[in-house]
Amino acid sequence: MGSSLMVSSIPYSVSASATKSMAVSAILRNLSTVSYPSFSRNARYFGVVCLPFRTRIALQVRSIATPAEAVAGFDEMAAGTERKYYMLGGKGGVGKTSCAASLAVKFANHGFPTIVVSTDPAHSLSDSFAQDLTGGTLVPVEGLDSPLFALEINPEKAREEFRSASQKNGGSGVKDFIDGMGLGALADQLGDLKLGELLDTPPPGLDEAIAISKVMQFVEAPEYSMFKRIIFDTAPTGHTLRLLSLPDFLDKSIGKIMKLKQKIASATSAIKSVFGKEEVQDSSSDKLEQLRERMGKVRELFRDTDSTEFVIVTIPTVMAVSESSRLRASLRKENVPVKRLIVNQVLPPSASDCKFCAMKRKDQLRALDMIQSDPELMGLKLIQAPLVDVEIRGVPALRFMGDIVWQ
Ligand SMILES: Nc1ncnc2c1ncn2[C@@H]1O[C@H](COP(=O)(O)OP(=O)(O)OP(=O)(O)O)[C@@H](O)[C@H]1O
Repeated sequence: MGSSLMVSSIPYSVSASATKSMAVSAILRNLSTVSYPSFSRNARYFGVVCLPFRTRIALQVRSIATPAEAVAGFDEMAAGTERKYYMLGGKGGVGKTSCAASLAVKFANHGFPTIVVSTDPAHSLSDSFAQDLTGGTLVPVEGLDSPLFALEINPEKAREEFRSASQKNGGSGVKDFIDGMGLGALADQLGDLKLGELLDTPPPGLDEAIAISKVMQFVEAPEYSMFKRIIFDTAPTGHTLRLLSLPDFLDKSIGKIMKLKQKIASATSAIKSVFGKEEVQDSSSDKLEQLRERMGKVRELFRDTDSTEFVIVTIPTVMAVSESSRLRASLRKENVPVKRLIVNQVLPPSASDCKFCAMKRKDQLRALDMIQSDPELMGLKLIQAPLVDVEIRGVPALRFMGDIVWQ
């Protein structure tokens, strides 16, 4: 049974001070029946914030109830059986992975076969699920009844392979590498044009190209059609923006390559002998068209309001909120749909005399106010998630977090 069911039985109108202890003890009574082994032990403490974990959760549930009621919540995300994509992004360290993983667990628990993909070069999905998910292939997440698979794309390794391939073998090595990424048609074109020889250092955006090629596999491959919810735990903001603009970039590049190819048509036989290929021109032109189409699909996917949503994750600090505002502006420019803003690690009001907590909370409230008046962020559905006093790690903890965040 999920904790959200129980906490929702507490009246939201409980006033801040007088009835606080009543409300809290009522919530604690309810929460005490939840069996999350790592959370239901004795009250735990977070540094100088001397509030028991459950008390702080309970207070936060009350404080987030009003905005959550005003917005379409998890029900909307879980509506329909057609495939939906969720990308979670934001500044480094704000809790993107925790939120993405908790959403994946929640979807899986609601019966949706789900994949969670990390496109962050510094992966933390394995840490979050407390399971080794490395290797660059789909790995089943343990501890769930419904299928949940995770995939950590390893762009660092791929970049190294790219570099050594291009150094060792010239254009053909690069071609093989790109071929292995599922970008065969582009590889043909690069091979034909010997552009690979020019690329002795990896081009900017290669990480994102690898991520994109995986997206393309999901979009097209029949073996992935059973997966109805695909969640991307994206890299911090800068990478994400490059990822989003890459399909456009490649589309333009392919256009240029095609034009160039027509110009060098007379040299085709020489290129054929270099690569040992027959009918390079005809088949590769078809393939190039296919690739162009796929890129178009990826571009549309990112902008499709029916199937895709980018969720911005932030924390209540001025710096993080400012970055989130810029991210939202960039996403708007790219026409990527954004509806929700998660403000993670929010401190509840402190019931103790802790000066540090009071100052920190005041600071956070200032940042929360900033969101309300920020033209880019004010229209988004605001979800506040509490700072908890244990690390969010493993499926039970992620389920717990998911029940708080994704209501
Ligand atoms: N609400 C929370 N309460 C307490 N700890 C949290 C909370 N959210 C996240 N954390 C912790 O903060 C750390 C960073 O979280 P996470 O890895 O999810 O962030 P991230 O944005 O994905 O980071 P990165 O940009 O480095 O990938 C983790 O140790 C996680 O357990």
